[in-house]
Amino acid sequence: MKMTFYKYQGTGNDFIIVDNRLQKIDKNNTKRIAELCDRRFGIGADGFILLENDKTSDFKMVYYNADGNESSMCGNGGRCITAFAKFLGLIDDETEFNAIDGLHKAKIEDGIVHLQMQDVSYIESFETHTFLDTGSPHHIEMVTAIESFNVKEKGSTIRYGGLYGKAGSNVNFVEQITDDTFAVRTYERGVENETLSCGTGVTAVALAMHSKAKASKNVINLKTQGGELKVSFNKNEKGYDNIWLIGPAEQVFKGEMEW
Ligand SMILES: N[C@@H](CCC[C@H](N)C(=O)O)C(=O)O
Repeated sequence: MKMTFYKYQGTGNDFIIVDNRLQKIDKNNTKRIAELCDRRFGIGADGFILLENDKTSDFKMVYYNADGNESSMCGNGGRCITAFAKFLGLIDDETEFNAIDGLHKAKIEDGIVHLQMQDVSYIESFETHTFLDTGSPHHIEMVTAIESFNVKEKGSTIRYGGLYGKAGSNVNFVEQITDDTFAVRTYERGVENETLSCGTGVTAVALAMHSKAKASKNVINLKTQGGELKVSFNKNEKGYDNIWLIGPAEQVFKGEMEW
């Protein structure tokens, strides 16, 4: 069966997005999703996203990593599907949609997509690293000379190491540039490589840097390999709320795929 797909990118984190409101896609076909995400034998993407109907919100986002497995929240994917819903005429400039971690508000202002992330009340801080869940699990380590850092090798050692067991974790390496600006490179679980940007990853980095008092402002700039994102938040007595991931999301092409 032929299906129309769209390709989106958000700061270089790229996704195949399919409108599955008619439920034509078999959601358990891990092998086919992985083939489509393959950069040599398929369309090529870091993830595969279905837009579906939802009973309580404008739409539902179902997210798969490039390995074909359904996974936890994708922040850049959430920004891209918001732009896609607007393209489909499903929403205007504001929305609320459902994802695996619950409801998300989102809005589009001057072409920039703002996505509200779930509140974070628990951050584990160690001498060598920080760990928190922003919809997906993130390990964070400060490094120097980030541009020449071997993200794939070091990231996969931590992802598969003793700390996180079978589920693993995404791994972010961070270097402070100014008071409120950080360079971030992320090894993504389920892609098993560095991606050019990770939305839940930069959100985790912004909160971790604030909680460690490396940043004092409540809007943080994150420079990824694929472009710049901002994260704004409010600190409360338990942790963080009103967390927004802000950045561009762009449709790059449309095509037909065999499903
Ligand atoms: N690219 C994503 C994160 C996607 C999920 C992640 N690979 C996982 O399995 O935890 C983002 O932008 O947040």
